[in-house]
Amino acid sequence: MRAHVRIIGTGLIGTSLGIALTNAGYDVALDDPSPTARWLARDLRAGRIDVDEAPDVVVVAAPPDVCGAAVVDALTRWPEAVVTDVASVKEVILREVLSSGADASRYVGSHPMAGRERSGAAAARADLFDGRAWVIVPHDSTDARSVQAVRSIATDVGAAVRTMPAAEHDAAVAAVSHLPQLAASIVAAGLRDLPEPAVGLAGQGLRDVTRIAASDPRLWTQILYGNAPALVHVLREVQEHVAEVVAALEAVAAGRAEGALGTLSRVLEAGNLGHARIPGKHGAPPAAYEVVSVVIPDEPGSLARLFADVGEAGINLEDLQLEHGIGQAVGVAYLSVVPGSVEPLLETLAHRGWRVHQ
Ligand SMILES: NC(=O)C1=CN([C@@H]2O[C@H](COP(=O)(O)OP(=O)(O)OC[C@H]3O[C@@H](n4cnc5c(N)ncnc54)[C@H](O)[C@@H]3O)[C@@H](O)[C@H]2O)C=CC1
Ligand SMILES: O=C(O)C(=O)Cc1ccc(O)cc1
Repeated sequence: MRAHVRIIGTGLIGTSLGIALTNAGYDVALDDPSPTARWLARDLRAGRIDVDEAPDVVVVAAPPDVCGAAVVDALTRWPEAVVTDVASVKEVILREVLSSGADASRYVGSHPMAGRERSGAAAARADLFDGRAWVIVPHDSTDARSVQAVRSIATDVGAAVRTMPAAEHDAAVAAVSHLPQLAASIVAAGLRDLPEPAVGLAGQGLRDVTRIAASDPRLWTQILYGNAPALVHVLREVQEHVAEVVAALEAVAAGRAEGALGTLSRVLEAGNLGHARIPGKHGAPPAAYEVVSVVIPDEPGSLARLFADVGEAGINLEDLQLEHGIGQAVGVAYLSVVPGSVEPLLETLAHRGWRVHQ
């Protein structure tokens, strides 16, 4: 029989988890101080509300600054239950739990590396965790049963489990999640006062780099606050790189170009190397897909026709991006496929009248 899981905090992550666990056959109870959040999560089929039975596992999916207190409360209220939280920072919460005097052997921190730039139950997705990493963060007194219970939840919603200590987790997410959020926010902030004609030139590059700038500032303020030491470390490195680029460009602007091109090229090439290390789904090695661009007329049914033609050619689409400038009569679809499919795809689409480019 599947475990009875109580989810405390039914926003984006709690509701997504509730839906995924319900679909996997778990009995899910939902709790949130906000009645609207509870009701919405229930209506989205994330679980039952107003449940009093003792859970086997409690998942705290509340904002980071209240997670520690909510974990301690759950450990005390349900003396048999395993308790985890999904907060984006782990050391501050672990410290709070250990210093509370509650039975910390039943606590194991965790962190699904999956989310969205929107908050709240309305943004929940049943497949949010599918193929994503889910970090489990045991500590010295965590018992094996607790680790196993959280591991089952993560794998049953399709995530790939990684295990690491809290400090290692916080250092890693500073680099792969918190710095990217700050970078996106800082780049997007620069657009606020840009004249309209300049903003109007924005293309896919800017969209790619700033997607997560739309994230919830209240949540992210807490995340950055909770991971200050690790973030300072990665930001100091960024500061050094930025200073190096500024110095090179200042030299060019002052007519002293020698050495500057080398510096710029080194920074950009280092970016290529780092980008190539980003893993694909299920932690697979970076996928070496190739991109075919297809011009799409701005008329009803164009995309459906394109998908039908790709499907008829028996080609699997690995990824898809659309670019569509406002007021333009055409857009471009970027189709990612494995290298072996590029030629047949180009041939099929050209044969069916599409304007294609590699
Ligand atoms: N948003 C994201 O992309 C990701 C977020 N996380 C973590 O998941 C947790 C939840 O984040 P989201 O679902 O995005 O936030 P959210 O804002 O969508 O939902 C948070 C929910 O917690 C409730 N809440 C507030 N105070 C509470 C308390 N004292 N006890 C119980 N519930 C309380 C709120 O009413 C709200 O429904 C955070 O700790 C965050 O760090 C982890 C991975 C990704
Ligand atoms: O939107 C994305 O691409 C994310 O990666 C979201 C995310 C946000 C916060 C986390 O702690 C983990 C993942």
